Amino acid sequence: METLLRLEPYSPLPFGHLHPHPSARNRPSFAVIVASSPRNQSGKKLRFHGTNITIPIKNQGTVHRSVTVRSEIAAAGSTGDSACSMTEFQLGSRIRAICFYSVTALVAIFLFVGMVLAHPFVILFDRHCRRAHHLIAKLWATLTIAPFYKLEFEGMENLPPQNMPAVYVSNHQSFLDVYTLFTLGRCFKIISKRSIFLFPVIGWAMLLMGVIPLRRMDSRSQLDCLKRCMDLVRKGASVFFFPEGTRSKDGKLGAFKKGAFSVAAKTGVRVVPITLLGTGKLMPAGMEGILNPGLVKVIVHQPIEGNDADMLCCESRNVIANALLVHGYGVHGNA
Ligand SMILES: CCCCCCCCCCCCCCCC(=O)OC[C@@H](O)COP(=O)(O)O
Repeated sequence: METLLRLEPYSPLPFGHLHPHPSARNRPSFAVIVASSPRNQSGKKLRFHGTNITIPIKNQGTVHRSVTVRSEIAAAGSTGDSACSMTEFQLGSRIRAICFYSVTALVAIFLFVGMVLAHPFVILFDRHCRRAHHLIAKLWATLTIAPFYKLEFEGMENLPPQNMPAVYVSNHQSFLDVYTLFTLGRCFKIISKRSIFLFPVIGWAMLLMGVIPLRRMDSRSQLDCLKRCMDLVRKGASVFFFPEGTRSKDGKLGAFKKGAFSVAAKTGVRVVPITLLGTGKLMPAGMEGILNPGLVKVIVHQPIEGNDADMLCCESRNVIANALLVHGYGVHGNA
């Protein structure tokens, strides 16, 4: 016998609560639970099958049942009132993601030709900042984003002029963050994990742009990366860090690593904190196969100056955390 139950977000379960994915918060959404035939289950173990979660659940009497939470449905969110309309919503998000990747690949292929042609001049005349390449990256990001989501900016007056070196930092929720940041048109060198360099065309473009590779678990690579950043900043270029080091898995702001701030403290340049709102709802971390519709907001905060890396780290995180809290997002630890 199969039973369909409907649970609102945070509905109580025998062992806790059903938490919707961060992308589903603030939206009318629910998870469909299919209670399958009675089974002999013991313990309260959760088993994940792709996007489904199998939960052993104890019935009123002595019978145990196994329930399957279609977590991706809750994750995508829906305004519909039936399982059918939610599936349509999901299908729309998947199709949107396929179109997004097609557009970004197509645009990248065309623009990459321009990047290759410009490269000898960039190396000769603008080796450190590589403005022409960043202009191409801005075009790539703008053309990719335009058909899929709206961008709203706040605090653009806080952006330092193009020729003023700075350390830019922001929260990191989604693969879409990089696109969103490129639309700012600032020539910052992004610090990137090495595996992204393996993407065809994108990886090659990253090499031409001078994106700085980092093996996150390798302390020698971390040291090399910081030295390279300081060198670049002293030569007039800017650098960009995601100080959380990884995308937030639960949508909440994580702890900040200090690297970015020691670069700023040692070189005496300013830190520009940026808050990105909404990218994690559109394409949550680990769900790169979907692209929900919506709005992304970018807040550029006032630059922070100082020669104490701890203070710069703490202040930058506070500023970003406060902006996230004001807009209804979560933050780990204290803001
Ligand atoms: C030819 C058209 C122009 C093409 C320009 C391509 C430039 C692409 C630059 C991509 C830079 C990516 C930087 C990502 C920074 C980074 O490495 O952050 C980590 C996360 O993300 C993923 O970490 P995780 O959540 O742990 O998987």
